[in-house]
Amino acid sequence: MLTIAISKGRILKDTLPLLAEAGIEPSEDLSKTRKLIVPSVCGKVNLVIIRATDVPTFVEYGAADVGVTGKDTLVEHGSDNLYEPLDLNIAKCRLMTAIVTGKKLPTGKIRVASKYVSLTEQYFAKKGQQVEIIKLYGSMELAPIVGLADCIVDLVDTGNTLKANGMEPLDFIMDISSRLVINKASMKMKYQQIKTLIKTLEVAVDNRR
Ligand SMILES: Nc1ncnc2c1ncn2[C@@H]1O[C@H](COP(=O)(O)OP(=O)(O)OP(=O)(O)O)[C@@H](O)[C@H]1O
Ligand SMILES: O=P(O)(O)OC[C@H]1O[C@H](OP(=O)(O)OP(=O)(O)O)[C@H](O)[C@@H]1O
Repeated sequence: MLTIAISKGRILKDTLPLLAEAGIEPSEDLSKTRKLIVPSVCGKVNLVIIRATDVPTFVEYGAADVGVTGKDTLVEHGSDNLYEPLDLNIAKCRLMTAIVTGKKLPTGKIRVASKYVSLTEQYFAKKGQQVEIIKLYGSMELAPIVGLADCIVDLVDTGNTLKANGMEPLDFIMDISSRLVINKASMKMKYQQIKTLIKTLEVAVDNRR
């Protein structure tokens, strides 16, 4: 039996068609069920549906053999203990700094709001910019508007959320997409099943390019 951990929300929606091409289909409608572990129709896989930020933890500790989550979450969490064999090319966006439209960053130490504390720290340290980081769990765009921060570090796709809140992107930090991650012990113990899954997903991803 293989256990696959997938983030709720947009990643789940984009991952299901890829898994279907590998013959893995949930036995229940994941948008309706309250179950957190759902077996696949083929009976060889269990799907565990969790928060994006919990996926690296589940896979690292072997609670799931395989996981799907965003590169943002992996870099923020630290992914040295995981294999990351495949870019699934889904849930694509950019990690950026953003500011109130037309405003400039003040000189000296700045306040930055983000849920990506570690990424934010690393990014500004490289630039030699002193920062005070305000950890938030969502709706980062609010922070500069209400004077909580000078700028934010957040994901940008269409830019509509920034625009709707009177903000604009400033600097690009990194491209983001969702990745397949594998527990290192599972890779050894369930080599054949995992290798087949990676190969099939590789083809499915290539066919969509
Ligand atoms: N606007 C977007 N466009 C494309 N991909 C995105 C976008 N926003 C987020 N993502 C990707 O999807 C992942 C999950 O985002 P989602 O908004 O579904 O969950 P979340 O609410 O941020 O996660 P959590 O529940 O852990 O707080 C992100 O980590 C990122 O990799
Ligand atoms: O550039 P856009 O296309 O507008 O997308 C960017 C938005 O998408 C994400 O939020 P999400 O919708 O996941 O909500 P969240 O704030 O709950 O994470 C991200 O945090 C931005 O707010």
